[in-house]
Amino acid sequence: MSVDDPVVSLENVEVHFEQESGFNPFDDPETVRAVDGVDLEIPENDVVAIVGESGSGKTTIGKAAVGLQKPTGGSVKFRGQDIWEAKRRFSNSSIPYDEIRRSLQIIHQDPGSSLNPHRTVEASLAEPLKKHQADLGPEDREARILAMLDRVGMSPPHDYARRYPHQLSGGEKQRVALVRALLMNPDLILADEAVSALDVSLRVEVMDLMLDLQAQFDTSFLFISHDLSNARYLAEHADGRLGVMYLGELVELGKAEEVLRNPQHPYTKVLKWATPSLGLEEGAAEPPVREIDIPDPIDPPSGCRFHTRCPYATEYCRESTPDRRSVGEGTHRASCFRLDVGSDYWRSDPLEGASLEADER
Ligand SMILES: Nc1ncnc2c1ncn2[C@@H]1O[C@H](COP(=O)(O)OP(=O)(O)OP(=O)(O)O)[C@@H](O)[C@H]1O
Repeated sequence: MSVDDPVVSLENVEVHFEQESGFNPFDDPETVRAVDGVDLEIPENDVVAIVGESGSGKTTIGKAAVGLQKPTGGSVKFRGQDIWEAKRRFSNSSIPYDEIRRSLQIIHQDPGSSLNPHRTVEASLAEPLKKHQADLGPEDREARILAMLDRVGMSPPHDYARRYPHQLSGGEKQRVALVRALLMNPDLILADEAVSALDVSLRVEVMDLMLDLQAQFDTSFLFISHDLSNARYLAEHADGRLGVMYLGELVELGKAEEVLRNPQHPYTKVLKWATPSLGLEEGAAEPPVREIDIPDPIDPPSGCRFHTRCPYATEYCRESTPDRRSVGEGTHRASCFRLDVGSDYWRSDPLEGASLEADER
């Protein structure tokens, strides 16, 4: 472990699930390729927002990043220590697993589900503190809880501390979930669709609170959303990165502002087209795809997984898998043959309905 190690690094991470294939229990199980070949580093004080359609593997990659989902391939490290080796209590583990668990926190889409309906807010918040900061006395514990409730705008904190979950609004429950995560003094918080269930008017408020807390506590955030406008709001305000998932792969990643201004993966262009509220430019009337339907992650397309829908796909895209390539000088990367002027892609025949011409449809 070194101070320069990223908080979390994912290397070639793969998560495949076996599921029963149908009505016949004797059939071989099918493999859902939820995540394939994902590389991602999250340094300290960093914000990454991941977007993608439902089923693209966002939740799975988020859970893998915070050690809640074991990868079936590749590695997930916390400050250089393999999380799953630490969990198996390898004698040479440089960071104890409990320390890793404390450092990687999660806030869910439905904050109510993580609060015990029979316990007051204070009792729910005291529980993890007792476990991870056993040296704190009851008075210090209470003082810390009240100060943090106040910090997230739940004022007067004594009043909120005594309430039960059913006495809180959705936004207040999400604030309690944030407090619970922050009380652990985490290095990374996974916020999985954390604002999706809130009223539109409340979303910006809760995202502003996250941004404020992120800056104050220097906590890194991995924010997951199916909604590009929310992901953009959070990532751009934090000067963070935006990642785009498609059928289990991270197809584009870079500074949010740069990815949206100059998207390179044709799928990122589709997401941008589908989110007119971004107000980035006049969109075309038709979506920039040949096929609307998303293929099944049980049997993803060969080669580039987007080739069945891509308006620029050629035979080569059907056969070969593109590597992630740099776009310009910065950290912006995308997986598309079109970024390589020397690629055989350019000499290959377009698939039916596709064209090599970049006619920004
Ligand atoms: N425990 C599991 N067992 C079997 N399949 C799973 C499991 N968890 C996820 N999957 C499958 O893996 C794929 C990716 O799921 P995941 O929840 O990561 O996607 P997502 O992008 O977060 O979607 P959503 O926004 O709908 O939650 C889906 O096809 C899903 O059905």
